[in-house]
Amino acid sequence: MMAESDTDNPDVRRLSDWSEGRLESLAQEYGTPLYVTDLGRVRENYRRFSAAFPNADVHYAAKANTSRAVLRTLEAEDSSVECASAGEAERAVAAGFEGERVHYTAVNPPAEDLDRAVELADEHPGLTITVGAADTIDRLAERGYDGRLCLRVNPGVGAGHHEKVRTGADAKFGVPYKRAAELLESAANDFDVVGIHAHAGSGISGDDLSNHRELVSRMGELARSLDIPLEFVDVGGGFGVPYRPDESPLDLDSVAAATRDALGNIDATLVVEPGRYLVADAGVLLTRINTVKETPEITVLGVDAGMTTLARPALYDAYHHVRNLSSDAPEIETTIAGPICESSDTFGEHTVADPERDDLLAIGNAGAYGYEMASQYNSRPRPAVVVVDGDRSAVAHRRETLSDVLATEQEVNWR
Ligand SMILES: Cc1ncc(COP(=O)(O)O)c(C=O)c1O
Ligand SMILES: N[C@@H](CCCC[NH3+])C(=O)O
Repeated sequence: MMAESDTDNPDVRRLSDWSEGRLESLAQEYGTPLYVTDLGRVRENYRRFSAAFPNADVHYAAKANTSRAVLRTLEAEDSSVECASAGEAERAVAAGFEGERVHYTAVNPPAEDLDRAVELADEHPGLTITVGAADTIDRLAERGYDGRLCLRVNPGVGAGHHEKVRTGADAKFGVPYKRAAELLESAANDFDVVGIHAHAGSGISGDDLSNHRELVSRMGELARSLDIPLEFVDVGGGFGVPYRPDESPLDLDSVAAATRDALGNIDATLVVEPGRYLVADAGVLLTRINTVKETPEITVLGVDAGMTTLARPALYDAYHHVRNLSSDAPEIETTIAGPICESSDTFGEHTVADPERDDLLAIGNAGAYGYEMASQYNSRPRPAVVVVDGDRSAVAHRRETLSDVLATEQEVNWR
């Protein structure tokens, strides 16, 4: 392990905390581009997080990373799981989560998705369905569902690292705060109403906590105003992690204390839904340089990963730290670009140690919303994912081939 300034801070794992030799040999063995997920780090993150929220239930937001190995790791830690689709809920039960620990929270669920969620609730007693619209309540009743129901509320305050991930004040998500009490009380006639839910957005930093506090306080107020007893009040996830080397990790204890203070006294269990916090720094993306091009403006590094491998920089201008594992020579200014025919296919500008063709680069904090958001655009097969735990390593997702890309294509025989 290499040293870095705050390498002894357990709240953060920097790119330089990964063993270079280990990453080199994984790239040799499995090829690139390659996602590496350290299950031991997922475990550490979960333990630290749940210790900071001792009386709360932690529901892992599976959308951040649905690899079965990750889900199994968190299941074994006693986490519950928040699932954005029936597919995620299927993955959760396949990984061993019992119904009581599965929360289905799909937004505007398509008919087949809702059908499957209702079946899953039947097959796995205790599963909770969260709805964010009166229509979804009606659609559940039409399907004969009368089980555990949670209402997603639009708290009117959002937070997060980019406008595209601030859900809390976006009308798409949840029922308007002012309509929530009335809807809950009428739903209680036909369903087992167990909770209320809200989520501010994703990637909330220490400077951005006031909206999270406001959301929590509104949810506390709503819970106290209801005549129906609630099992839980879910205040969502969104806990950010440092992506830049000079950023500090969240002070979880003060976030937890602020959350409890803002919630006030309620006769229900607090639920928190971290996704990114548990998995982001447990993952790196390995990619090889195939082109080093000097231009009058800057040195361009062409690599074998692109926006189809890791979409966050193209989608949100997100920064991911990059390190050349093949060189310790002095650093130069570069721009790193993938193989996709789009100007947005870039990982941005980075200082990289004397880059040469075939050097191996590691891209940090790739464990959350990395492989999950990969695509096959430009007919590029998705990369492989390898999980490590101590000395062990195994393929969690094999590398796709062109046959996988073509697998759904049908001949259209029009003349
Ligand atoms: C309902 C819900 N809960 C939890 C999360 C987890 O967010 P994060 O990965 O930022 O913790 C999300 C995603 O933003 C979400 O939509
Ligand atoms: N995909 C986003 C997070 C959105 C979370 C889902 N509501 C990101 O990579 O930052």
